[in-house]
Amino acid sequence: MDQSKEQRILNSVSYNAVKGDPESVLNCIDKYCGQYEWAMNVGDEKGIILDKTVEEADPTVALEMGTYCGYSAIRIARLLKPNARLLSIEFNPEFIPIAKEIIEIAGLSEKVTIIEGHSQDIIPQLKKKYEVETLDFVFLDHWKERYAPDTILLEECGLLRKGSILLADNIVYPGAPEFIKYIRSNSRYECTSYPTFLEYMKVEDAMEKAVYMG
Ligand SMILES: CNc1ncnc2c1ncn2[C@@H]1O[C@H](/C=C/CNC(=O)c2cc(-c3ccc(F)cc3)cc(O)c2O)[C@@H](O)[C@H]1O
Ligand SMILES: [Mg+2]
Repeated sequence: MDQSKEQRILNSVSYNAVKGDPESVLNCIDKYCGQYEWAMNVGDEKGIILDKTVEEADPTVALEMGTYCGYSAIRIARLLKPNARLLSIEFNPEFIPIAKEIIEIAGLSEKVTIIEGHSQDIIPQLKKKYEVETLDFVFLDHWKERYAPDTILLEECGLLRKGSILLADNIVYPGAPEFIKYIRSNSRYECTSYPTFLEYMKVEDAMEKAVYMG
C-alpha cells in the first residue's frame, strides 16, 4: 500500500525540518506543498493573516477545527504565551498521528491537544471534559458547511465571551456562504473580510474575522 500525500508531507518534514524549530517546519511544508503536492494547509500567505489575528487575540485558550496535518496548529501554537493552549479537533484517524508527529517535530506538543472526533460532538464537551471556560480565539478550517452550525453551537454552549475572536478560512474558495450570511447579519458579531489568495495558488480567497460582542 503506497503512502498517502499526508504521509509524504510528514516524511519531508522529518527529513528536512530542524527539530524544535516551528518556522522550519512551516517552511518545509510550504515548500513541499508549493512545489510537489498541493495540500489544504492554510499556507504562508493566509498564514500571515492568521498570525496577526492570533497576536491580536493573544489567547489563553484557542480552538481550531480541522487539524489536518497540523500546519495551522503550529502557526497558532508558536505564538501562544506560556501556559496558553490550543485545542484542535480532527475526525479523520489517518491524519491524527501525522499531525501529532509534525507538531512534535516543531516542539509544540506541550501546547497543542488534538481531540479526535466530530466538532459537533466535541464542542458540547469542551467545558466539562476539557476544562474550558470560554474560548479567546477560534480558527475555522474544517468542512465549510459546518462553519455556521458550529459557530451557533459554540454560542449555545456558552463558549464565547465578549471579545472572543473567530477567524474563518476559505470564505471565497471553496466558500462558506451560509456562514457569511449568518455572521454578517448577526449584530452580535463585528465582521472584517481579508481578501487574499488560496494556499499555493493564484486563485482568490478570503478570510473572515468575527469578533463576538456578547
Ligand atoms: C464537521 N466536523 C469536523 N470535525 C472534525 N474534523 C473535521 C470536521 N470536518 C472536517 N474535518 C477535518 O478537517 C479537515 C478538512 C478541512 C476541509 N477543508 C477544505 O475542504 C479546504 C479545501 C480547499 C480547496 C481549495 C481548492 C480546491 F481546488 C480544493 C480544495 C482549501 C482549503 O483551505 C480547505 O480548508 C480534514 O482534516 C478533515 O478530516
Ligand atoms: Mg482552509
